[in-house]
Amino acid sequence: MDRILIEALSVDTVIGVYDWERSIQQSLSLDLVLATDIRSAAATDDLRLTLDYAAICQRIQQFADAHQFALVETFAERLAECLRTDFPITWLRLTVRKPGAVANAVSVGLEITRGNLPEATQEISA
Ligand SMILES: Nc1nc2c(c(=O)[nH]1)N=C([C@H](O)[C@@H](O)CO)CN2
Repeated sequence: MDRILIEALSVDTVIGVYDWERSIQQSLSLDLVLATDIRSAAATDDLRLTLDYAAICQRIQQFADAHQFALVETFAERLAECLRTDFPITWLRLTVRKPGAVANAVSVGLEITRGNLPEATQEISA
């Protein structure tokens, strides 16, 4: 299965468990791997037949503007649901980093995978 990549997308949002975090915007850095078959788009040179990474990035910032979660876990889970609802994504890996959140770490965060890959590609998904 082919994969569309989005690397180090910076999005601003209200996120955090502490009181001081509830009244400021902070930046999250997102990496996404989106499984799709690009062959029909490549054969026809037609954007409508693939995942439009620009539209996906725009949707992610809209999502970040519309929510104020405490945990990066909630942000990641709900964003994955949102993208899989709005775009024909059968499988995705989403990494969410919160730069500067912990002293002496460049960033902290998490990685989730959601959805199913076709059987032939499952063993190389890690
Ligand atoms: N597993 C998590 N641990 C922590 C989170 C989180 O979202 N998931 N958040 C915080 C605070 O908001 C922190 O980022 C502020 O520096 C602490 N731990």
